[in-house]
Amino acid sequence: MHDRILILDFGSQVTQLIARRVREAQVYCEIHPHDVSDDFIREEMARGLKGVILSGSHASAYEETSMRAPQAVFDAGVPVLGICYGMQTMAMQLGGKVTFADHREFGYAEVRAHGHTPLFTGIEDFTNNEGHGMLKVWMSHGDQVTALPPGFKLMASTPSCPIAGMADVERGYYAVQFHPEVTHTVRGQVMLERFVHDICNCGTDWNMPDYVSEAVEAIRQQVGDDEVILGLSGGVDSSVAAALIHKAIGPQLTCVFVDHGLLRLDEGKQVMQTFADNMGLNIIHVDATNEFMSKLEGVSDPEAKRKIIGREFVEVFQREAGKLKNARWLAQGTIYPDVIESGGKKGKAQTIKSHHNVGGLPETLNLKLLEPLRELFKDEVRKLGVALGLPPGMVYRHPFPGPGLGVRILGEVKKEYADLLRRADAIFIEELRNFKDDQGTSWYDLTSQAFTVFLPVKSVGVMGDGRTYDYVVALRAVQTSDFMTADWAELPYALLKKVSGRIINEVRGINRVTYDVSSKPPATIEWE
Ligand SMILES: Nc1ncnc2c1ncn2[C@@H]1O[C@H](COP(=O)(O)OP(=O)(O)OP(=O)(O)O)[C@@H](O)[C@H]1O
Ligand SMILES: O=c1[nH]c(=O)c2[nH+]cn([C@@H]3O[C@H](COP(=O)(O)O)[C@@H](O)[C@H]3O)c2[nH]1
Ligand SMILES: NC(=O)CC[C@H](N)C(=O)O
Ligand SMILES: [Mg+2]
Repeated sequence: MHDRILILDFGSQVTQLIARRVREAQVYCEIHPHDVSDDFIREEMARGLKGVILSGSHASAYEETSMRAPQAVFDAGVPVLGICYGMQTMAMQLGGKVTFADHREFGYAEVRAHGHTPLFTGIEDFTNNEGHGMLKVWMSHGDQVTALPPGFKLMASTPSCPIAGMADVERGYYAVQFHPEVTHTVRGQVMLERFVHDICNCGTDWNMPDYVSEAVEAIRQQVGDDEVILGLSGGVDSSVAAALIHKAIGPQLTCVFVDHGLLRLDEGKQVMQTFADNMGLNIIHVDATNEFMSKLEGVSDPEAKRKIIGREFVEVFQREAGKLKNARWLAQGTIYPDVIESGGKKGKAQTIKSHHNVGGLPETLNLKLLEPLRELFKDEVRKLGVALGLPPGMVYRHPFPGPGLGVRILGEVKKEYADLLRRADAIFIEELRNFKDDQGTSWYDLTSQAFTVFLPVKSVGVMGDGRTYDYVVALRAVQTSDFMTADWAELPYALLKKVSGRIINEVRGINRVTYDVSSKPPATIEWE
């Protein structure tokens, strides 16, 4: 039996990151909706529950109808950590006060610690100078705790948020207004480790090789003698899913690679070569360009485009499944950000965009879904890929979204736009690979994802003494470890200059190149 942490989800966009960090600390955890019953909490106790974490939320805790943690959580005798909304509901439930704040805080904040607390042990840059250091954290709130519940002591503050952390060490209740789970909170991982290891006393018994053998066993159990169709894009997720499922059921797996006319330059050829040659998988290559492009004609709303693409994908998968004897399952490389950003099933998160493989799936799917990576983050998927022995070039590729250029051409998708974009994008990626930093690492490897976006607007230019009136593209390059939050990459000017010069000179029809300097949040990585 694993020691376990329970995460109660109030619908934050980053709840799964808490799970990811806890698992990184080698502790098993599960996420459940905030409204599980008191009985459920008692059953969890019997299964080895060691602590509970309450997530953030878009809701406001001072409203009467607000979501609450089950009372059993506070009666269970295990430590509880509240994060953001989790802190606010903890305050409300235990007799403190919450109101909306005069100064909302979104982004970086500097937090000051008050006194020593087990949650901050070992965070030298925070607790040096007798517990009065400053720490960079990431905040995202408009409400705040204004009165501590009885028994609680002040643990941290910022100039505009006097109660940014509180604790009742005796009862094991801890709460922070900032988000230790996002990488932008310096030392956030250490705080979560202090919580699960020191405060909850969890051992370290959860790791990737265990995950592989448990996942392989689970897939065998689930699938039995059936056949499985897997949507293979050549991207990281579906490649790792293919390797994992292949390990579990071998020849019962058939992969389908769909060309929807919105792939990058030469992508189709490359994928077929890599997979059929190197991995020994059964692969079917389907050219569905005409189907996809004709269904997208005249459609410019991003969500509508995503849903059409999702539906067309499934139609192709179902058609191919029909050609096999015994195909009952559709496998996809769906990972957690796809799920949570589409309005996660377990929580009550808001829909940001329907990822084609989740929110875009039709209700009439006549295959059962097999998604072994559904609970994992990208960096965990990469670790899994390495554990499965996949080549580094495959494991460390930049992700490419399933709807492809369909969400990188703003508004209506046209073949003319896709052809221009493909050429501009190939130049950008080529130069990212060519340009190196002082250590010799390419800018492709220094960024997490980079691509070009097509803007269907025209601007005036002058070339060869003549007037041009042509399209605009935007370059996008971000750095992130989990794709839930991201910074725009500070690419060298020389690189931007080279790319811009080449695109405008080589791609007739584009006369202006811009660089996107928005981070996520408040922007997203893709433009649609
Ligand atoms: N062209 C395609 N052909 C077949 N299946 C696809 C295609 N594009 C996407 N899919 C399916 O949709 C899933 C989600 O796509 P997504 O882009 O998130 O993952 P990926 O392509 O496997 O990895 P990466 O995120 O690294 O690009 C894929 O795992 C795959 O199952
Ligand atoms: O397979 C996919 N199907 C989709 O519909 C989709 N939409 C976004 N993405 C990828 O997800 C990551 C986060 O993107 P956003 O910040 O734009 O939401 C980035 O890596 C995006 O490229 C998708 N991947
Ligand atoms: N991220 C959060 O949990 C925010 C909680 C609450 N909605 C606030 O604005 O303060
Ligand atoms: Mg992809």
